[in-house]
Amino acid sequence: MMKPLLSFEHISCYFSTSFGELQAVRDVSLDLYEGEIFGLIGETGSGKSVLGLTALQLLPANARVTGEVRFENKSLLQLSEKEMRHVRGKKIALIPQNPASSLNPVLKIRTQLREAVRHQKELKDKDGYLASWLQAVSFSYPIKLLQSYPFQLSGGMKQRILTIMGAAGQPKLLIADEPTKGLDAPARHDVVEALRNVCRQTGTTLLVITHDLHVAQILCDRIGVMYAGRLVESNDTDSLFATPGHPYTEALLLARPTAGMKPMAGDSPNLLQVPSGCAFHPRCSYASEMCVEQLPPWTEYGQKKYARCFLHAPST
Ligand SMILES: Nc1ncnc2c1ncn2[C@@H]1O[C@H](COP(=O)(O)OP(=O)(O)OP(=O)(O)O)[C@@H](O)[C@H]1O
Ligand code: NI
Repeated sequence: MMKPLLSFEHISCYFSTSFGELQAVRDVSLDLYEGEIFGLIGETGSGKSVLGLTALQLLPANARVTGEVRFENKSLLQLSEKEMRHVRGKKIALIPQNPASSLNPVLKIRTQLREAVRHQKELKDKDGYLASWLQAVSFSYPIKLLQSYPFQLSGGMKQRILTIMGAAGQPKLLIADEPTKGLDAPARHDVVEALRNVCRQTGTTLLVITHDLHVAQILCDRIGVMYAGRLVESNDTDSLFATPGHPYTEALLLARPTAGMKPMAGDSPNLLQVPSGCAFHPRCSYASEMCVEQLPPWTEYGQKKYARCFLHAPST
């Protein structure tokens, strides 16, 4: 698991808005290794989706990206739209955020799934292939399911269908943006199981973007935490939950229902006026003068443990 499949290298993303230019992603560098499940967490507006979309060049026209995204050692941001079309879906697939609008209501599931595998000319028995995928995500009656329409399925079932749509084309990397949004607890677990099975069986790398700390905990090998566009921590899942490396992560964990729902102090940052130094300093109980004045360095403070916080920075 040591070869990076995808590397974000100093990615920044700016949007021009009627209030001026806003920076949604700030100098993020991150490696995703082959076969791993990596989670991105952080509160709404922290730049998770925007970072994910830079890898697919799917940002709107008012966005400007600097830095580099390297995939299988090739630079992605230099590719033309035509070249990008060979990457999207085939090499890197996105499981979209909204199952309701991503499935065509008037087409059978079979028709929509077959579309996802139309490039795989060598596949003789496409329905058999799709049925095996449906079984992999725990559908008990795959043939019956192929004959159904989206309105006959629950939210969790539709989300699992979208997982197959992304994975059936056998991409190297899957990006799932909020795959459990709006689902109840049992459906959430089904979707997590589906994502895990699909990735483990095929060796597909998964980048999963989620608000849901529980989902991140049970699904991911490693987790990155974003705050106001910056990556503030990257850690393996167990140690992130046991000993968070950044005070923001610690505050997120304390706000969980299972931890007594201790609300985080202060307000979410306004991206048009991001606080100086460490952007989390106004809300941080450990903050000192230095945190107001300087950006803490990205520091490796243990094996696979990184944080951008002076608590871990080597003293100078
Ligand atoms: N098209 C756009 N035009 C202007 N600003 C945008 C646009 N898209 C995103 N942004 C800005 O980028 C910021 C980051 O957005 P992003 O969708 O990445 O957040 P997120 O972390 O995925 O949050 P959520 O959990 O709500 O999905 C937003 O706060 C918003 O200010
Ligand atoms: Ni998002």
